[in-house]
Amino acid sequence: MGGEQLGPLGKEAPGGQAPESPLLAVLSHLLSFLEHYGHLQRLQEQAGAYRARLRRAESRRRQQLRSFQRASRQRERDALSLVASLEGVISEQQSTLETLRGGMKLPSACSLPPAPPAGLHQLVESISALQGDRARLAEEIQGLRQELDEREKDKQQLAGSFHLQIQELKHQIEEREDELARLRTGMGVTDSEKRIHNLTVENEGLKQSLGVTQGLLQQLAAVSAQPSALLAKENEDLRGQVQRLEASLQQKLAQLAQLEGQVDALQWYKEEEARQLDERLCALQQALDAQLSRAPDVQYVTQTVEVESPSTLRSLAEVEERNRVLQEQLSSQGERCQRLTEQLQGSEEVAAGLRHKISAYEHEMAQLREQLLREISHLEAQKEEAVKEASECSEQHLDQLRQQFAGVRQRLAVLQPLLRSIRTDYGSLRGQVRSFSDFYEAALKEARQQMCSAISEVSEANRDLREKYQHEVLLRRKYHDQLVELKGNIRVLCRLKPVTEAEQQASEASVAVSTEPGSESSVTTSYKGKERTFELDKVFLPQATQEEVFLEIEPLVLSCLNGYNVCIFAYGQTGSGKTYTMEGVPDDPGINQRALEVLYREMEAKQGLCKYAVSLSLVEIYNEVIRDLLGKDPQERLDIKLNPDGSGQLHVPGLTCVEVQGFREIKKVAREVGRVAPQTGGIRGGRVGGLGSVPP
Ligand SMILES: Nc1ncnc2c1ncn2[C@@H]1O[C@H](COP(=O)(O)OP(=O)(O)OP(=O)(O)O)[C@@H](O)[C@H]1O
Repeated sequence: MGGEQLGPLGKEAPGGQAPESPLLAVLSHLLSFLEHYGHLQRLQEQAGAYRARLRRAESRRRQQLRSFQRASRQRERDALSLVASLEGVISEQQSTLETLRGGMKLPSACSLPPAPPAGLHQLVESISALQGDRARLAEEIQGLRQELDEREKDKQQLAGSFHLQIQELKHQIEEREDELARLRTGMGVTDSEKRIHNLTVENEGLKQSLGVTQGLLQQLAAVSAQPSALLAKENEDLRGQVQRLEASLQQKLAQLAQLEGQVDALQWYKEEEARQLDERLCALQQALDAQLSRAPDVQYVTQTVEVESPSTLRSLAEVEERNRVLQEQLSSQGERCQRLTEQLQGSEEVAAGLRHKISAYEHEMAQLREQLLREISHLEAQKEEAVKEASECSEQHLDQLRQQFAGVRQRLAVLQPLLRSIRTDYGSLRGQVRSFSDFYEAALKEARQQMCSAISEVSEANRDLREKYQHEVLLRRKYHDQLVELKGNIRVLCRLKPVTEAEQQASEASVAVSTEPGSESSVTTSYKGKERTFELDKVFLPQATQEEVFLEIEPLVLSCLNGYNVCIFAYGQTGSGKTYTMEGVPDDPGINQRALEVLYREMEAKQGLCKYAVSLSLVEIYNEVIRDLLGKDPQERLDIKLNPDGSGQLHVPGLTCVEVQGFREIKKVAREVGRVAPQTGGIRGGRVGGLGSVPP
């Protein structure tokens, strides 16, 4: 493809346009992918709607087939009931004829078949009409099957078009993959590789969408194949039923034809019998008329015979007897004729009822036929609608695929300038990478040199700082010594306890201690009217806080870390506030707690410079007796002696001394001892320190 100006399909690409930026190209690819995705979602929705429509059409078709089956079963039942009613009528006629035959004493040779009713021909005609309806139904079913076949063909055509579109998409994807492969082989591992990666991801997305489309197509094929198989099976069942019905109808028709022949023969015999009966009746009537016409002669003869001969009288009696028998026969024949007439009227009524039934059946059949026609027209309308929708759907899909194709072509046209810009970028980047290694090595060398010089400068500055610090430490120690010398090794501070409300309300209460305003170091006592003024290092007024008291002695506490021995203790009468000042209360701690807190804070701050060890001893001095509160036997009495090291310091032989690691451990030990405020205590820092309170 190189520097060609031809697009992917051989058409001229927009070579005159400026190359689009890679970011815009990637964005356009992303947008096109989103379009593809939306299109696929729409396709899936359409497929879902199409499946639902197919299911609805299938259920409607099943309902129609079930109604067809019901109607055909009803017709079969009607035909069977008609045949049964015909057989009943025929049997009735047969019994009637038998009765007639018995009454007339016909010879056995003259036995007649059962006589059919008068509307038999109409029944046969209606059955033949039923047969014609069945034939029409079979034709309709055939037509429906043809429609189904046509629809299946349409579906197959649609599936074929889908396959073609998928093949086209595959072809496009393969082309793009080839192009990507060419891009990969022509470029190295730079930002352009990322773009290629994006294009690959897009191609993967297109492949996935293709897979989804194929799955959709397979689902459509499965959905379309399933109902057609079911319909074919139901059609086969219906065909079998129709064939069975036709066979039974043929049998019934044959039976009817046979019955018709029998009815014709019976009719002929009946007419013949009626004719013979009429002839006999006429002959008997004539004989009777002849006898009646000869009566005067007989009377005359009788009268004459009465006169002339008894033999004549006997013959006359015989004749009269014969005449009476003939008259009885005549009356019985008349009665029989009457009964026959009544039976004939009954048969006509039955025939009228049957005719009525047949007309009702015909009416019902006409309704069924109309219903069938309506259903067929409805089915045709549905079929046309479905075909129209399918064609519209396929056209829309075709349009969308065309649009996609156009989009892909446009993107391919856009990709050409993008590829050229990527190539130029790649060339420039390659040059930059080649020059970068030299530049990097030079910069690294320079940075190393700068770092070495900076480190040497810093170490030099550090050395100066250390020297200055040592100098400062020495100065501080010197100044502290001077301060201690100036202030004195022993400092006496006085804290005035505030007067409580109860003490104020007491009648004998009076102010025993007072201070002079403006003076922080003098206090005046008044006892029995005699006043004495004392000069001290510092006097704390009653409103002085714990913090103010501690701030005054904080430098002394911290001097312990510089190697000085420090001892702080409180002195005063009972209830004067020694414990309050030294230990304090939980919300407002005293000197002990604050001193330990400040000492540990300072030790942590100097952790890198100095190493400190803190040990703890707890001693009670009460009534001139010294007890070791950390010892195994607290009741053991200890002594205070001079230290044998020659330093002139005092020490308590056998006193327990434990090393503690922190402020919490000190608190814990104090809690175990069971003394919240030890009467006497010692904290040993770098040298020796002590904090405590001593009653007078
Ligand atoms: N500066 C102060 N401000 C407020 N209350 C104080 C002050 N000093 C002492 N008290 C209160 O006075 C009471 C007695 O104080 P404390 O127990 O410290 O006296 P003490 O000298 O230790 O007595 P003892 O020698 O009998 O042990 C306590 O209730 C304490 O809270």
